[in-house]
Amino acid sequence: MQVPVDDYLAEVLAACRQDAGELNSSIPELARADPDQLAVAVCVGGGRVYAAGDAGARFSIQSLSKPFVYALALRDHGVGFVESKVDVEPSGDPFNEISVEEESGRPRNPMINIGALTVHALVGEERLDAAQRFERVRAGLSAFAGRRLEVDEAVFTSELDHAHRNLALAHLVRSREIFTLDPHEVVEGYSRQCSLVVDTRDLAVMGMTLASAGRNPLTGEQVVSEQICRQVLSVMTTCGMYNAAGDWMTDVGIPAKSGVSGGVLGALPGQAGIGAFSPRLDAHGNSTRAVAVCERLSADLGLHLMSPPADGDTVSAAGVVDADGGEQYRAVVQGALHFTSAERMLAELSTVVPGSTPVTLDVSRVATMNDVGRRMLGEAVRRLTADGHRVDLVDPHGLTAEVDTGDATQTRVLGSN
Ligand SMILES: NC(=O)CC[C@H](N)C(=O)O
Repeated sequence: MQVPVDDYLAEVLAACRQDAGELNSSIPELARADPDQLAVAVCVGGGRVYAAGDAGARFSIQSLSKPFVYALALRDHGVGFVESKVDVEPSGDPFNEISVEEESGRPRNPMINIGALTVHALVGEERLDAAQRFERVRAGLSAFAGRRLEVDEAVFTSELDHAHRNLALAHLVRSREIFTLDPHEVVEGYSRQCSLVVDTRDLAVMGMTLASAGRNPLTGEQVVSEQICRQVLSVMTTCGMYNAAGDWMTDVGIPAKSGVSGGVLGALPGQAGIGAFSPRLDAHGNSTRAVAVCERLSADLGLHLMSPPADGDTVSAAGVVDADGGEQYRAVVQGALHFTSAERMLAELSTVVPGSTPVTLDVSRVATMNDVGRRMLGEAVRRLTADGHRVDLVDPHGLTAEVDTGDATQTRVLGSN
């Protein structure tokens, strides 16, 4: 059987071929792009990537680099230090505005140019020269993509030749001593960063790395920590689409970032990385077609972050059964065990009448459990034991190895039955 996702993506593109918008004009080289290009890619767990349209078309990463370089600065210096230099508040301003906090001069957030220039300057130790800092950025972004990314020299030169506004922004930040590097070096390094070449599949993989708590789904490399991903995704959610961030969140509801070459990158925690590309831009500098593609994907596939997740019963087949010559209470627990699902398990187990009836909890159908799920399961075993029951855990996959059952010493862990 062929997985139908590629076909579905081709249908989405067919529905999003309207030709509104204009090519970017602030970087002349970008105006040479073929305006009709259109591509989409989705990367899911296991590193499977589905794509349609001009998925092989290459373009400069531009502002899509911002969340990843922010992640690298956080990795190098920690959240506290980086936040002392760049705030995390949405600016509501266009991407190239002078958006700073009055008092400290801190750029409002790392997703607009003034913040991104500052974040670039923060990567690595201060003593690095510009080339070393850029190589650190390149290596980091390449680790997110799972392949070595190269610079488009023509885009780089074009951007640098027209970087007057970014130079002004960098000087402004330097004047407040938020960083002490030479602003020219910073703009040059940042322009190189923006000129790294990607395709739509790369965007999907990079997004999925953020969505997978920092582990690249293709290479298995842990690029940054889960905590850093949470920080980056939060800032993308509130600031990633510039002054269209509110509309984006209500319509699409996926943490995302856009860039002036026409890319949009989305990262839906635990689920998918999304890349979309088409060069024509709307008034905010977001690709008209890539935005339409993301709106459609979100609506069709139920990807909005604020929609409640599909969740089945946690406990099936609970009740007293005859087994091994006597009565026992038996419950089959299934799915992912986290706070709300484990609470449903505990509510079910609270109906077990205290006494000596043995209790069997079959967790062989539990797919995953987080720390909270583990603690709640351990607590269930402890309380059932305190109520007088012997508790057997049926756990052929060893998922409960780290469950602390305290002094419930007569608990037995059994294989499948
Ligand atoms: N929004 C963008 O993609 C802007 C990136 C571009 N390199 C700039 O600095 O202006």
